[in-house]
Amino acid sequence: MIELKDVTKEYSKGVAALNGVSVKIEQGEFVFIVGDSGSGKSTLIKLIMKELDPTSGTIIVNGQNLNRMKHRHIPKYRRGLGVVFQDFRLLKDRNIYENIAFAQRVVETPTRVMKKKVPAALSLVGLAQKYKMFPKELSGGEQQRVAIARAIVNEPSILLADEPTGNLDPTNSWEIMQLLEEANQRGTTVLVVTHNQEIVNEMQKRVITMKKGVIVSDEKKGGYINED
Ligand SMILES: Nc1ncnc2c1ncn2[C@@H]1O[C@H](COP(=O)(O)OP(=O)(O)OP(=O)(O)O)[C@@H](O)[C@H]1O
Repeated sequence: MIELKDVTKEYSKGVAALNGVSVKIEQGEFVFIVGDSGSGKSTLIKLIMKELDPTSGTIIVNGQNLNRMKHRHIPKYRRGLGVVFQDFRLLKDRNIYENIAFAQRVVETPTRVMKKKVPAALSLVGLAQKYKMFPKELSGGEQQRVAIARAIVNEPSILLADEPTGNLDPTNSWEIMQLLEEANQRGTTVLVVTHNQEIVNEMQKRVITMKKGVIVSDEKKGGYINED
């Protein structure tokens, strides 16, 4: 479960990127976070990753109060999260297998386990055959699928995706959303920040809309609220 209680984040004094946000996301939910540019969506994701600390308020993830987490426990905490970004963030000088194995080596997974888990993750995203290729030899959609394989290989309880389809065409965007939905069906909590109105409207998931650092709507089966 992810819970924010009255969370404020100021990057500079007096200017709140998030302003008193309270929200609860249960294990196994699929949630879209939408809102204008600058409304605080990425800040919210970074706070959950503990890449940022709130100026005030409390964040609890899977029973852990992030404010109280010791510095040395942060890497282990982050390994329990799968993260996907708009720009894929693959290692350019490593092949696809290595890109995913890297996430495993960090957690000191034995090679024999890795040899099963990496191809399994690649199969889930439909890229089992391309494990020897390098990122630049893949299309954008394929690169994002590798990023998803990397995010799910450790079977995280939470998957955070910040604009995962921002660089993709509609067909690839739908494929990525389907993979996120499949991860959700396996029990992972999925949070997706997106500007893609069509996808949000079609999928009928919980939709949290942000504006100027506050949550202005939270719909159980919502659509994209366009206020412009
Ligand atoms: N590192 C930073 N230093 C100072 N201000 C920042 C920083 N990062 C974000 N902000 C400010 O905080 C506010 C919220 O930014 P955030 O990136 O969370 O918005 P967003 O909703 O994700 O926007 P977008 O849809 O454009 O990605 C903005 O006003 C932004 O300028």
